[in-house]
Amino acid sequence: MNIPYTKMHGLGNSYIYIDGYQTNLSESELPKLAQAVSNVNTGIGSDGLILMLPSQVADVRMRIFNKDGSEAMNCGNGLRCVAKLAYDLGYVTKKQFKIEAKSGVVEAEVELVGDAVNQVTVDMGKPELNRSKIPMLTLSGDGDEKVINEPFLVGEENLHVTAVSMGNPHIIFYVDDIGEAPIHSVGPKVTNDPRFPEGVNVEFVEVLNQKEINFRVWERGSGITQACGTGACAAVVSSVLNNFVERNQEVIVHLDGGDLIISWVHSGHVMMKGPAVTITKGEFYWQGV
Ligand SMILES: N[C@@H](CCC[C@H](N)C(=O)O)C(=O)O
Repeated sequence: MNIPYTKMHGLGNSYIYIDGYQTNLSESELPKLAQAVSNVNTGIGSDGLILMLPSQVADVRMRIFNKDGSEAMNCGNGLRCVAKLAYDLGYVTKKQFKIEAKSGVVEAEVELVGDAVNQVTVDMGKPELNRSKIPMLTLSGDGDEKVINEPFLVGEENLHVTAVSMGNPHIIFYVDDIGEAPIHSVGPKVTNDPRFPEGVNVEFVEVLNQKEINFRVWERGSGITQACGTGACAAVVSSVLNNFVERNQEVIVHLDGGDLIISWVHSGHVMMKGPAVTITKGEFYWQGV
């Protein structure tokens, strides 16, 4: 069967988007389809698969599958791209509307250049900081305190981490120079560490000043990506908790693929603003599972 798709990216974090208003896929084939389309040699090449679907509780719904076929609860770059796709295709006609993700409903606002969406701001909701909600285990089991700059052993190395959930789990390591961040060694080791029963997205942050940070990520289920929207939000929350940046101000997060503007505002919500870009449209030949 030929499946129509749109390839889109948010700062180089690319997914194959399938319009679930038009195309019906069975639940059991989604993980394998995500692996197939993501493969750069035998598929299209992407960080995973995103379905845009009708919603019972919001204006549109997003489901995200990582490159390895695992389903995630949330995706910041995906939310901005789904907002663009839904608006550009006319499934929503308001500039402010709601998107349902597995982690909950968020509010998006699109900005146009001509007729097409260019920038999207998403109210990402409140971060979850308690250990049991990340979820992250202690050596002795469970706990419900916040994890801020906590000693964390990786192999022989004593590092420190801060943990934040933006609907999906993130841990942040601070480094002096982002170019020297041990992403290739620490990323794959920590993402499946038993202290994280659901795995974790692993982020490295270099604080440049009170309004700017550098950021790199090893994503759970996808590996190194050019950008991670939920990760950038988690990094700003973590940087406020560690007194590196101020609450309620815009922080520029420099990712490998470009910049996001993030603020953790007084209401407790995290606001994310950045681009959403269509790369190409086509049809993917899918033999099924
Ligand atoms: N790239 C995404 C996050 C995708 C999901 C993540 N790998 C997970 O498993 O939680 C983003 O932009 O937030």
